[in-house]
Amino acid sequence: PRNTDSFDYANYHTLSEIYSFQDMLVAENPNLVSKIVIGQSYEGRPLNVLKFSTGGSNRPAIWIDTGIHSREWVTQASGLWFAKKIVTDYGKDSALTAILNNMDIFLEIATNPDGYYFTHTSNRMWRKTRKPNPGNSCYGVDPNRNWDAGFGLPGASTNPCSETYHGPSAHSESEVKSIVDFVKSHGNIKTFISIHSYSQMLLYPCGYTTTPVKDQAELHSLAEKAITDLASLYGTRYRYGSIINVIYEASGTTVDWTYEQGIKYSYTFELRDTGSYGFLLPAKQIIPTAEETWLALMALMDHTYKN
Ligand SMILES: O=C(NO)N[C@@H](Cc1ccccc1)C(=O)O
Ligand SMILES: [Zn+2]
Repeated sequence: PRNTDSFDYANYHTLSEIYSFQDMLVAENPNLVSKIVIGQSYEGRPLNVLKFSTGGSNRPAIWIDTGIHSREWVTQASGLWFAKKIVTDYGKDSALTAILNNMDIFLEIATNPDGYYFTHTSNRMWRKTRKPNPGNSCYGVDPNRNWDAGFGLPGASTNPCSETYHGPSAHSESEVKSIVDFVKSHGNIKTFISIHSYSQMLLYPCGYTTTPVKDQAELHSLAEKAITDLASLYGTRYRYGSIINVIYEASGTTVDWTYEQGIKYSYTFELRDTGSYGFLLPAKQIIPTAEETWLALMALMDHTYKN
């Protein structure tokens, strides 16, 4: 595609197409979008983050990541659509314009590029990173079990061959450590949203304990508002609540770590569907999924901006 207007948002794309989209979007919107490389993957690919900013310095910020689990293709596809939506709506939609006049948005679309490349070339169902495990024939660590929050507790596996292997130590994966370092160096992130598929859920901490977080009441009511807005478009129904209550026990997860860093509005989405297609969601559902999810994201971002 010659530009981000002719880009085909209704189809799944290769890693190189995602990278070229990012560069096109920056080139087309130099006063709004820039690209930050926060590190590199195990296999040496750049970890690209799109920064949407209208000025200031180190403004309060919102982080969104997609594709940390490489097989969850509708999430990276939605991330591409979100990126275009932001540049399209700025200056037109009053809520988004107010948010961007006061806050920055960071969007990491290919958060596990090695895994994503592998799903295109070798194994469509690959989930983890692609780092070899010494002394073991099985590759990869689950990047949603590698964070230093309840690391190694029940809800992750010690077996390198497991899909939920937590890795040799917290933050052992460069794809995770790069985000950790970015969050710590930025120091002003107010909202952290990590997007997965599938199950149709909006989840908040914690995953490794049933003890409610101190902000549980606010996170719960905001989640309810977000999924209500989401359902208003196509009637898609989401469940919501804490990770351990709604889905299952999981330790070392992204949003447990971000919440414990003091980022109050820490959420994980599980996008469409509920199992009919699962990770193999048909491409024609990409845009409807992205559109409805955007309504929930706007609810979360608007609340952040106003609080
Ligand atoms: O991978 C998937 N689907 O995305 N399931 C998630 C469920 C989840 C999400 C967020 C926090 C903890 C657990 C997983 O990592 O097991
Ligand atoms: Zn996932």
